Amino acid sequence: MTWKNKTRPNPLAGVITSGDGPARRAAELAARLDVPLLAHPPADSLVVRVGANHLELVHCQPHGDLAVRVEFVLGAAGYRRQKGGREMLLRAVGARKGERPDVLDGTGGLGRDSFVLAQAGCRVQLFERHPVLALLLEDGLRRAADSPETKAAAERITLHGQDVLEYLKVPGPDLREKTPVIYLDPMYPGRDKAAKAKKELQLLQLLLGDSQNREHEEAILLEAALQAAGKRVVVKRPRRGPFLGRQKPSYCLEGRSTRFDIYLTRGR
Ligand SMILES: C[S@@+](CC[C@H](N)C(=O)[O-])C[C@H]1O[C@@H](n2cnc3c(N)ncnc32)[C@H](O)[C@@H]1O
Repeated sequence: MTWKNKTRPNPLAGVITSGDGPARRAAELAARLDVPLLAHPPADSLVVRVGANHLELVHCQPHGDLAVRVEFVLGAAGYRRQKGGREMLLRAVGARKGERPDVLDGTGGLGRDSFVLAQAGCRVQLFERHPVLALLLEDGLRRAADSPETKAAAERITLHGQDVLEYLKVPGPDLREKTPVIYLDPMYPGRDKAAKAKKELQLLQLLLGDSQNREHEEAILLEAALQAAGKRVVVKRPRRGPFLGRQKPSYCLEGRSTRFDIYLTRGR
């Protein structure tokens, strides 16, 4: 799980502990991510912070750190769980009364959408190619598996710290059967208006950067998903955003700020 992008320097300065975080674990993670273990973060740097019970990605700034972690138990995730939320996502993947399709989430990020699906009863194959985000997801899933309210959902998710294209491009006669529904939510700059979400997005953008070939890469990802999905591909977009790869979907579901584009693939 090391930095593979040869065209862009690794934006991660290193790993630190929060004071009460276990030093041995920090050293292990620094080795795994191939970055230094730091006593103090340099000014204006991006680091992974190891706490007593969780990992965070932190942008260390003079006027206060900005931190993000994968959280399925507390805060907004807990609220969403109690309120049942995100029905539109469930409808988009084809969930109906008594029917919960298996979903391959090809763009894991902070795992929020995957967790909503798993909480509703779907089994989810979760792919995230960035080593830091894969690590944060692993950490969030471990904590969710330790909590009685979220244990069952966490156990429905299988995390793959790899590029989903590597998986989708290996031809196999049963791939379509194994992956009836593929869900994609590629990064779309400036899509979320809420202040906290905006800050988190900024942090992720610092980590992930913006590819010169974004549109081309997205088109390849959609095409691979269309070839592999047995029933449908679902793409999350900003409400007024362009179609991924300029491909018109079979139909759309529109919310206030988000749109789900659904491509039916059976019989393609
Ligand atoms: C906008 S985020 C997804 C947010 C996610 N839906 C959530 O609920 O937190 C997009 C993520 O997809 C990942 N990604 C993009 N292309 C990928 C690929 N080919 N394979 C695996 N992960 C990919 C990026 O690293 C990024 O973390």
